[in-house]
This record gives sequence, structure tokens and C-alpha cells, in this order.
Amino acid sequence: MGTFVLEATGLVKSFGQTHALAGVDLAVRTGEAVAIMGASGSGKTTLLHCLAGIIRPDAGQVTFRSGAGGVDVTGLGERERSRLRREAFGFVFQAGLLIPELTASENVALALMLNGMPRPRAEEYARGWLAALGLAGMEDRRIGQLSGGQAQRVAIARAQVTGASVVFADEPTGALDSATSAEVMSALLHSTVGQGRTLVLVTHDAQVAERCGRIVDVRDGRIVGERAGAGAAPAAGPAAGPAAGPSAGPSAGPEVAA
Ligand SMILES: Nc1ncnc2c1ncn2[C@@H]1O[C@H](COP(=O)(O)OP(=O)(O)OP(=O)(O)O)[C@@H](O)[C@H]1O
Repeated sequence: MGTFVLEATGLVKSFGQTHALAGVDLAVRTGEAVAIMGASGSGKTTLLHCLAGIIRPDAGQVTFRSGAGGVDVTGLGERERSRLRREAFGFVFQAGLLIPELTASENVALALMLNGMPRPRAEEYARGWLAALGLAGMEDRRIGQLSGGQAQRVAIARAQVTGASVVFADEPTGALDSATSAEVMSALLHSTVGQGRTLVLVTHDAQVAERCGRIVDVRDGRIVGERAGAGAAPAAGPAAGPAAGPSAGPSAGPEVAA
């Protein structure tokens, strides 16, 4: 029924004797915020990495935009998967993985420059996104001169400036206090599902998970339960327009960088 922005079937992944994923099916609709929860070692990050084409499962399939014209992510070679990740996906990790020697705006602009956009235009887009995420005036600070929450908002800007259809976040609030975590989650949700994009996140934090529309529980490499969170359900139909998104942030799609 219908198409999914991501559809995983029968995912199996082992590391030596460890069965990290033991048969996972998961279908994600455009505009959903899905939280993956579970104990340490249950397979959450492995699942996220398979969905995002970072690692290849031993068995099973991940399809991006299933239905006509869907992309078999698991069938792609390393180069094509890397291109798909750069153009269609965005990533936010606990540590942010920002480059400390660069400024906030350079960190964000880099994502566009890797897709071929000239630096002045990339920096202009980056500044727009940073302003939209409440960081106006901090564009020229190096990452070490920002608070943890501010740095995470830079990471959110970087994940989305390319117009990513799906943002993957692994413990995006893991290092933050609860007030800052709530702010960062608001920024993350507003700039993803608020714009009709899709968010898939891994978290240990029940409060963070509750803000998503859907919570999936993983145990021993399997999905053992699923429930609705308090977050909004996705709008029916295809991606909503950018009306609800950060107006100052140009959602430069991958085609802009061509
Ligand atoms: N690259 C790897 N090499 C070997 N074992 C791995 C590797 N990646 C994951 N594992 C193992 O696979 C299992 C699942 O790991 P995964 O990181 O997916 O769990 P997780 O639920 O995300 O855990 P955590 O909440 O602690 O981050 C664990 O037993 C882990 O040790």
C-alpha cells in the first residue's frame, strides 16, 4: 500500500558471532519522525546505518522511495551509496562530528561545497540556515566557541542544508542537559518533519522519543514493539511544502548543487 521513503525488509547483520540485526522489517513514510529505542547493544545504530546505506546488511533489502523509481540502496556500489548519502540524506550524531578548526558557517557550507556548490553561495546558504536555527551572529565562531546545544544546531543545519529528504540522527541530544535537549529536538523536528522531510533517530531518552510520531522498540536485533509518540503524525500524501520550515533557510535541493 503506497510508497515509503524508506522500506527495509528482512535485514540481517552480524559482526562475527554477534547477531546485531536478526530480521528487521521497517517502512517509513515521508514526513514521519521515527524514534528507534532499545537497550545498549540491541542493534539500533546498526539498523540506522543499514537504512542510511552506511553499512550493507548480510541479507535483506533497503529501498529508498519504494514504488516506481525506487532505489535499491543495498544493491548500490560503494560510490553510488556515498553519492546517495551526500545528496538525499543528512546525518546528525551525538558528537556532532563537526570540524573544530572551521567556523559554524564553514562547517555547514562544506556540505554544499562537497556537492559542487561554489564557496560564496554555499556560505550564503549556510548563514541562512544558521539564522533559521537561532544562530545568527555566531556564524564566524569556531565550534569550540559554541555551547553543546549551539554546536548541535550547527550539526542540524549541516545535515539539512543540502535539502536532504531523510535526516538520520544517532543520539542527537545524548550529551546535552534536558532543557537544551528539548530545544535541540524542537529545532530538529521543526526543520525536518516541519518541512515535510523525514527524521529517523536513535535515542535512549524516552522524552526525546515521545516527541516523535512513532516509536519503534528494538531488542536483540529485532523490532519487538511499536507505538505512537506524542509528536505529530505525518501529513497525508507526498512531502508538504516548505511553508512550515525555517523561512530564512534555503532548502537547497541536491539539484541546486549540480
Ligand atoms: N563494527 C562492529 N564490529 C563488531 N561488533 C559490532 C560492530 N558494530 C556493532 N557491533 C555489535 O553489534 C551489536 C549491536 O550494536 P549497535 O551499535 O547496533 O547497538 P546499539 O543498540 O546502537 O547500542 P548502543 O545503545 O550502546 O549504542 C552490539 O553487540 C555491538 O557490540
